[in-house]
Amino acid sequence: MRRTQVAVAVLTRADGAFLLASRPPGKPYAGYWEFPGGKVEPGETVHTALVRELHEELGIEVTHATPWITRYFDYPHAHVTLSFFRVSGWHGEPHAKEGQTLAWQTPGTIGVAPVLPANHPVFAALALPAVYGITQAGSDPAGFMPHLDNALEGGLRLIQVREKSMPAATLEAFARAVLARAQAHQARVLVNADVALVQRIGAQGVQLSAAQLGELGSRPDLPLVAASCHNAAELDRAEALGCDFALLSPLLPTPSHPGAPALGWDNFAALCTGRTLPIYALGGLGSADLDRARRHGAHGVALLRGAWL
Ligand SMILES: Nc1nc2c([nH]c(=O)n2[C@H]2C[C@H](O)[C@@H](COP(=O)(O)OP(=O)(O)OP(=O)(O)O)O2)c(=O)[nH]1
Ligand SMILES: [Mg+2]
Repeated sequence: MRRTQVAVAVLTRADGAFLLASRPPGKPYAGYWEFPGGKVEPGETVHTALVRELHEELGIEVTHATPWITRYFDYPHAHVTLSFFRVSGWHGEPHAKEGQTLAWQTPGTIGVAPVLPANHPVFAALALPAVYGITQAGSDPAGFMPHLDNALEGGLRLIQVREKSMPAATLEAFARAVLARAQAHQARVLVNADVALVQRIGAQGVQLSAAQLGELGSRPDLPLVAASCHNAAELDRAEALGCDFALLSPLLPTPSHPGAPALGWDNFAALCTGRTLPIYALGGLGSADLDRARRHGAHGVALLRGAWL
């Protein structure tokens, strides 16, 4: 089947707002809202097409674009492969050069309708923050709380409770305490591996282990389901199960998993290419590595020690 390759831009301002445009009259789905972009022409790379389309449609010169997710969608008029980029640097003020209407949107609250049907999951992905903090309370849950409060004050909005050595009763009390503090900041909490615990305490989601990915027949019925992956087969499984995002690790050698072979940047980038899932890079990273991770196809970075400084 012939697929139409499309370069799509999530043009994002420093305040987090991103740009949508309404499709001009005369095109399929005229009046529907979309991200700026368009079809890749013969001889172009997807990135070259992106730069050209944003010049033609918005009159801007792209200076910083990083590859993000890919979506595959079958319309009556075309089977499209949508390669999304995040564009965070450009020269010029975006203006409608092709009769479109432009509207800046805040992640989490889309104020225009209707949007192109292929794009619905994209808005949920955009509402996932850049940093995912994984708890490191160890044997001192009370001592961890000030670090959690600091991180929430500093803007952390996505947390995984992962405490492999905590006794069950302590873990449940700890997870409830993390959730209460997180909710005061509109932050979302996932719990490692334990779907029943997530449901008992009313957390937002579960972080499935790679082993669980292989065992589960269907997606657990929770708002957020994430997967811990280490290779292409596990990412395939996470996509097939309908997960919302994945962790891919270990990117670099890390003290928490001594001796585990690290993927390295090139393998990491290759594994991210063409994925529908947003992927957080995990292993040996700090928050300063966010841009580098994004240049290699990551949605964001997952941090253990680095989230709680
Ligand atoms: N630009 C864009 N296209 C999208 C999005 N979502 C989505 O399903 N598509 C589909 C709609 C179209 O079938 C295809 C893009 O084709 P297009 O008609 O906009 O292409 P173009 O800008 O090169 O326009 P043209 O020169 O062919 O008139 O991708 C999106 O968010 N942005
Ligand atoms: Mg277009």
